[in-house]
Amino acid sequence: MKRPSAPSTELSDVALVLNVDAVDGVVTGVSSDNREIEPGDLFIAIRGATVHAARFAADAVKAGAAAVLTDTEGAQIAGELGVPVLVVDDPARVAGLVASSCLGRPSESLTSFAVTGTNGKTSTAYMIDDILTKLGARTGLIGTVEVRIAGETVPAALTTPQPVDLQQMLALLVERGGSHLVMETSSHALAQGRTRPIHFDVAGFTNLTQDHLDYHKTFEEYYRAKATLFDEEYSSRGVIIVDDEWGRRLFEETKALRPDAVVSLSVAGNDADWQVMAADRENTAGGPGGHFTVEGPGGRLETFTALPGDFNIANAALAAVMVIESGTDVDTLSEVLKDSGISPQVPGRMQVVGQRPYTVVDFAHNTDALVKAMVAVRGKGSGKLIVLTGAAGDRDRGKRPMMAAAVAQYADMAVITDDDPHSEDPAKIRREMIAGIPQGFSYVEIGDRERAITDTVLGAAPDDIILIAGRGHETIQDVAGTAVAIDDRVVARRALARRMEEE
Ligand SMILES: CC(=O)N[C@H]1[C@@H](OP(=O)(O)OP(=O)(O)OC[C@H]2O[C@@H](n3ccc(=O)[nH]c3=O)[C@H](O)[C@@H]2O)O[C@H](CO)[C@@H](O)[C@@H]1O[C@H](C)C(=O)N[C@@H](C)C(=O)N[C@H](CCC(=O)O)C(=O)O
Ligand SMILES: Nc1ncnc2c1ncn2[C@@H]1O[C@H](COP(=O)(O)OP(=O)(O)OP(=O)(O)O)[C@@H](O)[C@H]1O
Repeated sequence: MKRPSAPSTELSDVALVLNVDAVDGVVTGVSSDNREIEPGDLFIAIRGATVHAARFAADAVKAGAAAVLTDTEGAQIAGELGVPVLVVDDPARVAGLVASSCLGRPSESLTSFAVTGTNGKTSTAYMIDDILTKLGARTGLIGTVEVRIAGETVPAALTTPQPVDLQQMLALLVERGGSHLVMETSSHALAQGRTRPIHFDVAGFTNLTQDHLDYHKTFEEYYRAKATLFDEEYSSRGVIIVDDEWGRRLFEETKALRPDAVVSLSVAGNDADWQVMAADRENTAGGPGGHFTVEGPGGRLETFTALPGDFNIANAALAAVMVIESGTDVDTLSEVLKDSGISPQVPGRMQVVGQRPYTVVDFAHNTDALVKAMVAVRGKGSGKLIVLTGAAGDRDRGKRPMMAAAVAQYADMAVITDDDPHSEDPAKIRREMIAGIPQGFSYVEIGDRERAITDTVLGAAPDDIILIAGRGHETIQDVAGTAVAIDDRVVARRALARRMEEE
C-alpha cells in the first residue's frame, strides 16, 4: 500500500508530545522497520520479541532516516549515528502517538469503530462497513482478512496492524477523502497498545471463549486485554453483548466507571438495553440467514442478514447498534437496509462453496466457533455432517482435544488434518486432537490438507454436509517455515467439479 504524504514535523514538536528534552531537526515521515525507510523518516527502533530494531539503526540512517527514536538499550546498541536520537522508556507504547503526530493526527478526522471479542470480529466489522457504505460513507476497513482503504485492498498481515503501519493507513484514508474507520482489535494489539492514540467513537464486544492462551497465559489476562478497549482512553462509547459471563462482567465493570458511555445488547433474552428478536429464519431475501428486530433506547429496527447461522444475527445486531450509537437515526438506517439488509461478502466466513454435498468453508478455529458453525449447517442436508478440522502449531495447545471432542459431540464424522503446523510436528498436533475423540466415534486422519479436503468431498454422499473449518480465507500454510500455497475454497471447488464430471 502506498505511503501517505506526510507534512514536515519539527523534532522539537515530537519531543514535546513525548515530554522529553527537545532536539533540533525535521522529519518528513515515520517507519518502525529499517527495510521500509524513506529519506527524511523518523526511525522508531523497538525491542521486539526476537530482535531490538536498534540493530538496524545504522542501516536505517544509510537509507535516509533523519532521526531515531528508541530506548536506552537501543541507543547503546545503535551507537553513534550522526542523526538526532530521541530516547524514551517504552518506544513501542508511544510509536502510534508519534506516528500520529507526524502524520497530522488522522484518527481525529475519522468516525471510528472497533470490534473486539474471541469470535465474530471480522464478520461484525464487515457488517459495520456494509452499513456505513450504504449510508454513503467512504470507509477504511482493517482486519484479519484484508485492509481496504477507500477502495484499495491489500491482504492483511495481522488482525490489528503495528502502530506505525496503522497510523499510515489512517493517514492514507484521510488523504483519500475517507470519513469512517472500522477495525478489528485483537487482544494482542490491545495488550501491546497498538491502536493508541486512536479514540474510537464506538467500541463493540462480541463474546469471549477460550483462545490465545499461549500468549495471554490466563483467561483473566485475556479478558483484561479485551476490556482495555472500553477504557476512557480508548473509546467514547461501548456496545457489549451480554450473553456470556465475560460480556456481563465487562458491561457491569464499564457501567460502574462510565455509566453513560456503555449499552448492553442481548440476542438471548437476557436483561439488556438493546434486545434482539429473531424471526423467519428461512425467509430471508438473498440467502439462508435470518430476519430480526432490534429494539432499544434509540428506537426499533427491523432488518435481516443473508449470512447463515444464529451467531450472524448477533453480529449483525451488534453492527447495527454500534452504528445507531454513533448517532445514526434508526429510520434512516431502516431505509438504507430495506433491500439487502446487513449482508456483506465475508471471505472464508461460512462461505458456501457447493450445494451437493452442501460444502462450507469457515474460519472456525476454536471450540465455540466450531460448535456454532456445526449448529448453523446441521439442517442443510439430510445426510451425515462431516467436519474437517485441524489445529495450528505453536498456539494454544489446550484447545486441541476440546475442538475434536466438540466435533464428536455435534457431527457424525471427523476428518483430522493439518492447519498451520508452524514449527511443531503436525502428527503430534493431530494426536493431541484425536485424544479428545471418544471411543467409537468415526474419524479419519489425513495430514495433507489438500488430500483431506479432496478425499472428503469425493467420498461424501450427495446429501451429506461438509464443514471445512479452521482456515477460511487463508491461502498460505506455514509448515516448518515453508509457505505452502493452499486455499480451502479452491481445493474444495476443484474436488466438487471433479465429482460432477465423474457423476
Ligand atoms: C507477539 C507479536 O505481536 N509480535 C509481533 C512483533 O514481533 P516481535 O516483537 O517479535 O518483532 P521482532 O521481529 O522482534 O522485531 C522488532 C522490531 O524490529 C523491526 N525490524 C525487524 C527486522 C528487521 O530486519 N528490521 C526491523 O526494523 C520490526 O519492524 C519491529 O518493529 O512485531 C512483528 C513485526 O511487526 C510482528 O510480525 C509480530 O507479530 C507476530 C508475527 C504475530 O504472530 N503476532 C500475532 C501473535 C498477533 O499479533 N496476532 C493478533 C491476532 C491474533 C488472532 O486474533 O488470531 C493480530 O493482531 O494479528
Ligand atoms: N458471534 C459469533 N459467535 C461465535 N462464533 C462466531 C461468531 N461470529 C463468527 N463466529 C465463528 O467464528 C469464526 C471466525 O469469525 P470471524 O472471523 O468473524 O471472527 P474473528 O473474531 O475475526 O476471528 P479471529 O480473531 O480468529 O480473526 C467464523 O468462521 C465462525 O465460525
